[in-house]
Parts: sequence; structure tokens; C-alpha cells
Amino acid sequence: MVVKAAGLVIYRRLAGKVQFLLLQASYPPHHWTPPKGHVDPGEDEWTAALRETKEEANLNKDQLTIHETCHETLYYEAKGKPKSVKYWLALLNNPDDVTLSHEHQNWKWLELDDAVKIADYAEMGSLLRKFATYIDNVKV
Ligand SMILES: Nc1ncnc2c1ncn2[C@H]1C[C@H](O)[C@@H](COP(=O)(O)OP(=O)(O)OP(=O)(O)O)O1
Ligand SMILES: [Mg+2]
Repeated sequence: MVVKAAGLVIYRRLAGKVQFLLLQASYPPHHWTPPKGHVDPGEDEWTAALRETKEEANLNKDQLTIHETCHETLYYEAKGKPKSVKYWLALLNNPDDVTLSHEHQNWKWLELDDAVKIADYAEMGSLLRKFATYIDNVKV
């Protein structure tokens, strides 16, 4: 059985630069990921992605422009079990504050190369690069 999770890759535009939001887990290995978490029984991935974003970063759907057609699913092994994480891309409309839950100890807004470095896992790096290309092509 695959453990399902979902989240949002949130970015903002600041001084002409695109920055991605990454949260650092408050437990080992203190890894950095976008807001995301487990899909509850009976819940779909979209609903879980929004719920986890609210719980982990205190950002609501109405603060975001979600690019519904830009999404990707990562597959990896976590705690000995196969896990899937579906991410959608979302713009934070205004430079609003992030508030963390106890699950995270820090957050950063990072431009693409720094985000790829801190996110560490190769597939997450590819996902961020793909989403950045999508952002470059978004008509503003
Ligand atoms: N993209 C990835 N590829 C491989 N391993 C990863 C990746 N992201 C995180 N991990 C590792 C870090 C941890 O050792 C383990 C579980 O991390 P993660 O999937 O972030 O779940 P989590 O239990 O910390 O939080 P959540 O409840 O938000 O899913 O997998
Ligand atoms: Mg989580």
C-alpha cells in the first residue's frame, strides 16, 4: 500500500524575482519540503494539499492562485513504505506572513537554485525546475 500525501509548491514574486517557500521539519532529518502531508481517509489529494498548507503555513486558498494544471507526483520510500506526494503549484498573491505549526522549525523563501539545493532530493529538484519553467511561461 502506497502512503498518499499532497501539498502545494508555493512561490511569490518579490522585486522581480521568483521565490519558493520551503519548511524545515522539526524532527530528524530536519529536511526541507513545501507544505504537504498525509491524505486522510476519505479525503482527496486536492483537499489534503489545501488543508496541510493551512495547517503547516497558515495560508488559505483565498491568499493563493493555484495553477491547477501544473502538478506532479513524487514517489519515494519513507519509513520503509512507498509514499506518493502530489504537488500543485500555487502563487502567494501578496507577501503575507507564514506561521508554522509544531511540525516545522523554520521556513525560507528561496530562489530556484537555492531551493533545489536545500530541498536536497533529486526528484524534488527536478519538480522545482519544471514548476519554475511553468512560472516563466505564465502570462502576467
Ligand atoms: N523527495 C524525497 N525523496 C526521498 N526522500 C524524501 C523526500 N522527501 C522527504 N524524504 C525523506 C525525509 C524523511 O526521512 C522521510 C519522510 O519525509 P516526508 O516525506 O517529508 O514526510 P514527513 O513524515 O516528514 O511529513 P508529512 O507528514 O508532511 O508527509 O523521507
Ligand atoms: Mg507535513
